[in-house]
Formats: sequence, C-alpha cells, structure tokens
Amino acid sequence: MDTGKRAAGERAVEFIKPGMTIGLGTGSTAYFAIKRLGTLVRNGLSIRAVATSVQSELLASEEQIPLIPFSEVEVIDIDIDGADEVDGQLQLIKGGGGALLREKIIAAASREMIVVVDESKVVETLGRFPLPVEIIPFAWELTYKHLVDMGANPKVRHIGNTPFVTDNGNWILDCSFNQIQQAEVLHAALNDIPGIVENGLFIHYATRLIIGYTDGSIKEVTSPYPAKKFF
Ligand SMILES: O=C(CO)[C@H](O)[C@H](O)COP(=O)(O)O
Repeated sequence: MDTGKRAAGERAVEFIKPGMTIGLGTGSTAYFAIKRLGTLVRNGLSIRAVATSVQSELLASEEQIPLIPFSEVEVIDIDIDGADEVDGQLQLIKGGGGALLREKIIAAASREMIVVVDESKVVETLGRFPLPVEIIPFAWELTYKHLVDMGANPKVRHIGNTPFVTDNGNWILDCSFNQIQQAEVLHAALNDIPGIVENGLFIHYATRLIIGYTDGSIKEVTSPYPAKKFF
C-alpha cells in the first residue's frame, strides 16, 4: 500500500554523502527515508541530522541517527521531506502532520530540499488539501475571524475534543481555499495577519521532487526556479 512512498523516500537517501548534515522531514513518506538512512548509518555512514518534529526526532533516535540541535547548524546539505500537495512548479502544501513551521525553517536552511511523495499528492493547482495555518492560541478568535473574512472557512484542528497543539505550542487552522491560483500572493497575505505564525505554502523551497508510484517506479523532477534560501 505504501510502495510509492517507500520508493520515493528510499531514493532520496541515495543523494546523501558522508559528512553531510541532513534535515529529517515528518510524515509517512519521510519515515521511509529516515528508516533507510538509519540502516546506512548503522552500516558506517557518517552524517549528522536535525529533525523537523519531535516525532521524527524519536524515530531518528531509535534508528541511531546522530542528531544535533538546530542551534548548532550553520547550513543543512539536504533536507528530505514529504508534502500534502505538489504542483508542476514544485510549489507545496505542507503541514498535514502539523510540523510546517520547523519544516519551513529547516527547508530554508538547506542547500537542497528533496520532496518525496506518492503519486496521489501531485496536483495541477494547489488547494484541494486544506491549507494548514499555524497560529498563536492567544486571541486565536481574532485570527480566526480574519481568516473567515478572507473566505478561508478555517477549522481549528482537533485531536478528539482538544485543539491539536504543535511542537511549538501553537494551534493549526485548516483553511479551504479550493483553487490557489496565486500561491505567493496568498502566502504573503496570510503571514501579514497578526497571530499567524506561518502557513503551509512552500513556494520555491523544493529543489527536487521524487514521485513514487504504486508499481515501485519513481519519477524525478528538478525545480527550474532558484530556491529560496536563508543561510
Ligand atoms: O507536512 C507534513 C507534516 O507537517 C508532511 O510532510 C505531509 O503531511 C505529508 O505527510 P505524508 O508523507 O504522511 O503524507
């Protein structure tokens, strides 16, 4: 069932070379990359890694992958992460697992961001998947209202009856925009709203996309755009 995810995740690890610093993404596709990397590390590959979530940190520890805190990182060589949607320009929606803030910080600090998905994540236009927006719980009602006024139909993400809390102590509003035609404009408009910490649009962060298919084959696409980097 996860053949496509496994194929994409494991292929991404082939780009890793000894001595590199690696960003470990979050989710069920990044899982396969972390598992494979763990095998290579236990067989002698020397790398160090920084995790995008507590969940990935725990998995990496189990796999005996050497972890360093983000404060010790100058630049990450390769970040491997999943996505909830990807379009033909390698624009992404991320945050289905609630880790979008650290994922974006780590992607921005990486020379290369390899995005690993199965074929179900590839779309013509972003927006079918509700866009996760991380917000400060303080005065969340006002932030929520701004999003309602934008027509985003926000929903507070819950686990059972309790709001989902991110690794950073924040909440997620899942927003429906349906067809996002101008992702960069929407990204800027969202991050302009007080109370929004970050949103799940990743515009020109991915440098390479690996799509895995149910038959185990893969397709690779490199971004024609210069990636946004902050290091
Ligand atoms: O952005 C993410 C977590 O915040 C994940 O990368 C995204 O949700 C994809 O996950 P999966 O590979 O399990 O479908």
